[in-house]
Amino acid sequence: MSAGRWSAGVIPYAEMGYWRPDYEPKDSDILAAFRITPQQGVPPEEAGAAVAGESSTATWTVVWTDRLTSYENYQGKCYKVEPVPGQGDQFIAYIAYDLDLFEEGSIANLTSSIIGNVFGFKALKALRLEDMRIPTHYVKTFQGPAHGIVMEREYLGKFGRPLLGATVKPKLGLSARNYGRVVYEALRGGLDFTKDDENINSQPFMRWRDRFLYCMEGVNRAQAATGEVKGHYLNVTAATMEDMYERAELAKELGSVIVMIDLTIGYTAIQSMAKWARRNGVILHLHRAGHSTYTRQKTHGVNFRVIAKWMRLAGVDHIHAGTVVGKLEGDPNSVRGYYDTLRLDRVEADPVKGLYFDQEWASMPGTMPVASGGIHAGQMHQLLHYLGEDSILQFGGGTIGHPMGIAAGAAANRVALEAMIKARNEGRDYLAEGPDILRAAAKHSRELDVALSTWGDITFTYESTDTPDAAPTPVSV
Ligand SMILES: O=C(COP(=O)(O)O)[C@H](O)[C@H](O)COP(=O)(O)O
Ligand SMILES: [Mg+2]
Repeated sequence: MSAGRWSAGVIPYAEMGYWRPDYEPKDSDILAAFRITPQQGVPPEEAGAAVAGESSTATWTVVWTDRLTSYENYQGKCYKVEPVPGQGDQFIAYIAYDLDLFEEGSIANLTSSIIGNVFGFKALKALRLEDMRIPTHYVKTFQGPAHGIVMEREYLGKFGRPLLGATVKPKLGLSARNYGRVVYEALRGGLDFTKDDENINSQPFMRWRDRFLYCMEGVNRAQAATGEVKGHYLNVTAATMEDMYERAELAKELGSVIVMIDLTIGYTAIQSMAKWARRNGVILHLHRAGHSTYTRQKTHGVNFRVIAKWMRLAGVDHIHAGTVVGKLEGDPNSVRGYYDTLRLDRVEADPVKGLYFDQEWASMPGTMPVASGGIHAGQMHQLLHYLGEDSILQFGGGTIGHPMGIAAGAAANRVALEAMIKARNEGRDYLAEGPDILRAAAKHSRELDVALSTWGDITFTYESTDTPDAAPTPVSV
């Protein structure tokens, strides 16, 4: 037992005031739920207090300068620690932070506290940020999506169905002209969007300017052929902000409705691009390249639902958020939680979906979730059921790998989608009847028929790594 709060030396964080079981969070507090795995012998309350301390005002020893501040206001407060059922060494620590600790409208500032030094803390074996409650006081200091779901649909003139897209494949190596051909074929065949892959920037085999020119030629020709608005996500990701602005300016000049960035550019660059996108009337697509390095493991890192929240605040119009049925990680309950976080104005806490807090968005526009990665036309009923209408379904291999060609791959996806929307609008149980609905539509579409016989049986049935604690037994899809 120490001699008191102001004795020199090392005092447990809990005694320094970072463990406050009596504390009632204020409406304006930022709240965080951390999954903590303390080292042997460290009591969970002390571990929670240490996280609160290290992510707010504390250091490892008493500093007299604390007394020159209203430290009680600035201290992070761990107000609850709960054991994770069935996981002896894991606890959820709830921490409240006063709004004054954070700079308005800055994801960089927010994250330097919340996921700063604290993740390297020796007293913890592992630490994971599971969720955050961003108070409306703080939400209102961010721009939010440059346009949002409603405005995007109005710009594009496309309503009542998910949008369809495809990533150009192979990821790397095509020349600009061949690349532009893929864009044209996929768009004229029935897709709304094509996209650059995350790692296409400006390589020796295809410099960015050439790619932009040939892609926009493809977009313009497809618009003329179909009478629909079409887009290609031109990836403007580059080494510097100046390069990104230069690329985005050319995309706009060429008439592109959309540009793309990767999560790897960093939070500040993302916020800058979101401001550029709103100023210039260009939709902003975000690929979450790299996120799985820190979002996938259940005990350490940052849950993707938190990244989704930060990206809505930061101001992207689109974000990759999982497919449930595709080739990449995505538990159905968790994915539903991400989609709610991105689209709804009010999201209620729901342990089954992994949502720890109610979240009010105060009319901030929604971000369109993008489902991409190993999906095909034969899964259309599941995609519509799990992901809903305000989503973008992207079939890269599932368009470009079609045996009859790229335009046929696109047509198969469009026919499958239209058939499923029609069935839904007629009130049919399209999830249960999905395979029949697709087979019936394929009678009138050779493209869909061939797609179903090529990929109809392809599934990626693996157990998810990241599932909410309260979810019922994970379903295999
Ligand atoms: O290249 C692809 C998909 O290609 P394909 O459609 O051929 O599988 C995307 O980079 C992934 O979807 C990213 O994953 P996520 O969307 O989960 O972030
Ligand atoms: Mg990719």
